Amino acid sequence: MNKFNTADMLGHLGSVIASVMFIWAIIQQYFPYNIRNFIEKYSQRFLTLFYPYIQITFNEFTGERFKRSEAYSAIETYLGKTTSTQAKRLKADVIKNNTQPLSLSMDDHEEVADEFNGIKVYWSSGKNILKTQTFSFYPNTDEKRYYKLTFHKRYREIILTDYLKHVLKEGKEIKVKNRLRKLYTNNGAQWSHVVFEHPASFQTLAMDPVKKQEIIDDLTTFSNGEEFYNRIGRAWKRGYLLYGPPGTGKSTMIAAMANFLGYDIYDLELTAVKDNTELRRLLIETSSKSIIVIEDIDCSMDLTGQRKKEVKEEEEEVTDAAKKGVKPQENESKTSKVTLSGLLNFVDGLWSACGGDRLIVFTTNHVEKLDPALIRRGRMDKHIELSYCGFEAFKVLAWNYLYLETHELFERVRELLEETEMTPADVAENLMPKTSPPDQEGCLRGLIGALEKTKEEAEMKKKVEEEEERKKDLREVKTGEVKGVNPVENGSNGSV
Ligand SMILES: Nc1ncnc2c1ncn2[C@@H]1O[C@H](COP(=O)(O)OP(=O)(O)OP(=O)(O)O)[C@@H](O)[C@H]1O
Ligand SMILES: [Mg+2]
Repeated sequence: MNKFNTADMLGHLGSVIASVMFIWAIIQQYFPYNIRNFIEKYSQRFLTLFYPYIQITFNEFTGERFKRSEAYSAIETYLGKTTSTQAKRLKADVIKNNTQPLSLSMDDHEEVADEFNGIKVYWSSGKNILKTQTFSFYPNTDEKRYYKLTFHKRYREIILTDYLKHVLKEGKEIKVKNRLRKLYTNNGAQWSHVVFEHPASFQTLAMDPVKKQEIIDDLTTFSNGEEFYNRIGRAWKRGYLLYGPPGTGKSTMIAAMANFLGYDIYDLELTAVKDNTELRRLLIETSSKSIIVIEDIDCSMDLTGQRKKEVKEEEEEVTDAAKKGVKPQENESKTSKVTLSGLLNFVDGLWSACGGDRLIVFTTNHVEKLDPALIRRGRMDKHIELSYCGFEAFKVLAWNYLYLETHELFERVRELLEETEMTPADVAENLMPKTSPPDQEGCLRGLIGALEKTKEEAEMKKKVEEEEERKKDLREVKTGEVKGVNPVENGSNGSV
């Protein structure tokens, strides 16, 4: 994109305007009103013949005095990249972001060019200084900044629709990516937040690369899917269920998802929510472009078959206690009264679609304990199993921790990982360098030792379990004989 040079054009325009103004002065002096009006109207039309460009101004403040125009700030962000390569005078501001430390924008009276589908357009920045100087706590608002877009009138249609839509959309997206993201947690019915600065990324996440790419593609499709979701008449949200043993990277994956999409995280502590109404209120308060997380959903009361039983037992205990005359407060259940149906409403109730895209992520160590209604497709659209460390996942960790792409000991690690189960968290712990620079071989040998030990322990455990099983069978057969039951009829071969 070339820098736009308007000097020549302005020179010609200047002389045309000067001549017109001179003639206009004579007309005003000597011609009656009707004729003046007629000449004014047609001279304007005549002038536009010489000036084939259209200009649109986007003011920084429109309507409400202290509210910055959304379009202005989206344009500012959109032009950031072009500005940094084209403009000679820039304004910089610090943004606390891992990926980009500074936000750059055009200084006043700068000009840059942009291209859209082969059409060239020109953006300039400027400011109007108000003449009336009154005392104000906001002195900056006396300077009214604006961006001006100039383009040829033959492109009017496409610029006014497609190009402006593209600028605003892209600007908003970059803004979301660059903003300081937040991690919210609920204290009862109130959200409080801290700055979210987890360094996890999909690049550093150890898992099968094919599965990882599938998740990245799914997230990308979701986050770009506003029009699609509108067209098919579905709320713009998606549910993820992450399940697997402790230390396999479920929480790490949520952080990587948030960093990848540039979303905020709402970490919902379900047991601190009093009831369904409170839960609904919390959801309504979440902003768009966010991930709502409920960790260890199986540990949240009243959601699984198991838990329901416990609650029933608790209720029975309370009734017993009442019979015995014990005060109710002493036995009062401290658990949350959020119910499964409350949670289902939370996930796919009508109001969960209010205002923009949201990801809902549940994590659990025991997927089999969850109520099928909670995790059926449509509610939890994607079920992702995070499991024990495979060789591909190990390779990611070896690179993260030891900068190792390959090594002669890798083959032994591969064999052991196929024969034994170790979580990525444990593999990572064994690969953690103890010296600087890291003793790569030493760390690998350490890991191999740990894997061999785990394998041995697993084999021992299996043997003990088999022995127990055998003893149990033996006991059952003996009891059967004592009771006079025919062992053959009882399913045993009777050889003992
Ligand atoms: N797949 C992985 N890739 C990279 N690091 C991992 C992975 N899994 C675990 N880790 C490391 O192990 C630590 C624990 O992982 P994480 O908290 O994500 O596990 P989790 O599955 O959420 O466990 P839990 O079920 O106990 O909550 C993390 O700090 C991370 O460094
Ligand atoms: Mg976790």
